[in-house]
Amino acid sequence: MKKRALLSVSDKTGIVEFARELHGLGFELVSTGGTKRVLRDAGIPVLGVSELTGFPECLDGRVKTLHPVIHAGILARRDHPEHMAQIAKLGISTIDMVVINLYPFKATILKDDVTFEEAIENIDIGGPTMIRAAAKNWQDVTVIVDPRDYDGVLAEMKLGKISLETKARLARKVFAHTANYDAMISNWLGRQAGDDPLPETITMTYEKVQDMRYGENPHQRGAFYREVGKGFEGTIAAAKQLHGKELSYNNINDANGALDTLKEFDGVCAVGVKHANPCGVGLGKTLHEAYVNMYNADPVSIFGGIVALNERVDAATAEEIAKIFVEIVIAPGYEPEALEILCRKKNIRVLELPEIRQKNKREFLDMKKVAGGLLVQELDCELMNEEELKVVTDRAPTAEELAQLKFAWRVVKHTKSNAIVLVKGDQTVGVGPGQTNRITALELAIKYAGDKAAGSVMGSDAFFPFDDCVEAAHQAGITAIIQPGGSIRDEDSIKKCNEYGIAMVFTGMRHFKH
Ligand SMILES: NC(=O)c1ncn([C@@H]2O[C@H](COP(=O)(O)O)[C@@H](O)[C@H]2O)c1NC=O
Repeated sequence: MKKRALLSVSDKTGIVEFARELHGLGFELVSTGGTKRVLRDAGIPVLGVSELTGFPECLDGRVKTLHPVIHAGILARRDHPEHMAQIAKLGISTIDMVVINLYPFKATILKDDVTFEEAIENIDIGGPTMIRAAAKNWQDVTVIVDPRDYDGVLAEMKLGKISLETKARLARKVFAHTANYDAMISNWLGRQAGDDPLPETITMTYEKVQDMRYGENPHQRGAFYREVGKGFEGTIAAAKQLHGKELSYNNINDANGALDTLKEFDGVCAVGVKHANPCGVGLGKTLHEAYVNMYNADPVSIFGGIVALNERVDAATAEEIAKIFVEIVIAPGYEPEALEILCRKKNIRVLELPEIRQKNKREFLDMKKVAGGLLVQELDCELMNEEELKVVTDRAPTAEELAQLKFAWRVVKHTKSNAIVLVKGDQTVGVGPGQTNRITALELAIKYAGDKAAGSVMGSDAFFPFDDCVEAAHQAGITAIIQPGGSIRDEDSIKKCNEYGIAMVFTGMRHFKH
């Protein structure tokens, strides 16, 4: 008896060539409306599904293949005499190969002008039903959902038969594919309806952008995945690499941190990051000025770091960057001369991200894998509530101090806790990240700042449990402090500030980051 293949594809790439080969190998071909037309136009003999089922496609294509003749033909177990007897009695022939790809739901929802109705119509029903059936009966039915598998399958057929390993692999691919497809649908519908972003169960779908040479360390494997079906403009996932070696796992993590910090600033800004912490942030009237301020903030740490800039890079800035080794430069664009200067350096990775100023969306969520589970929270998209900003000391900060305090606050938010950031003028002068106590974070920041500590202002990501930080600040010549407040010993710190004439403001908002 002739083998039978059912072909029903939305993405018609390669289908004519594949069908022609199947026909040549003696297969009888059966197809749904559009696929059948394409094959017939190419002169390939093909039977319509309706001719097999004796039932017309109806409801605008909502029902085409949903028929027992199709599903029994796929699902009958060839090693079960009863199954075979039953389908024979019903006049149903077996289907030995199913070649399907689904309605393009992802491409549809990514369209700017997509309507709800259009998205719903692009939810495939018949396709997943058939491929799941075929994958369940994988030993008897070969199922192909990806045009990239056509050649491999043909090659095996020409050698005699499709191996069980291949059939099993293709079947597993089906269940990954339908799980992805359904996750995409449920996430999109949930977002349209404004469902709780922290639901009872989380089903996410990410697609691989690239394998990494390794993960955080050379003995760990790593890869980068991108969210599916969501806009990711302005994120590291949308960056275009213009020059340099492949991005590493740590590059992506660090660049992500640099972008997060950069997005806090509306003015011209340069951010330097090392090990996911800002090591320097500079502001300026020009990008060159901002870069130089960032560089001078900590000329030691920026070596081998990540530089994120929120303006198109000019030649003068590129010359400055090229003086040292940095792993990555990421910016909205580059003047041709600037790009040429940077590209002269073999080891620098140059990334372009036109929407670099686009703010992060809360719905991106922040996730952290812990052994055996997943911590999920909204992204920290708040900075502070300006109305709640409270001067708690006798002396209020001057306008200049206040501007610098807000600058420090923007940076300390993106520094690992416990974090202290010192700012003077248009640059950070000392960043004390990731300490297990606050006083050491401050001591570290003061050490980094050196002579520049005197006359600087301080941001702290969380409250002061004791007044020791105020004492140390005074010793270093720090003139003003911004912190959330909320300690039971706030009064001690306030008292000490008043004693030393330090101005202190409370934001009422904490920014732990771990
Ligand atoms: N409703 C059905 O019975 C049905 N059967 C197959 N499809 C899909 O129809 C598409 C192919 O359609 P056409 O051959 O008409 O271009 C494929 O993506 C296939 O997955 C169906 N469509 C959607 O549910």
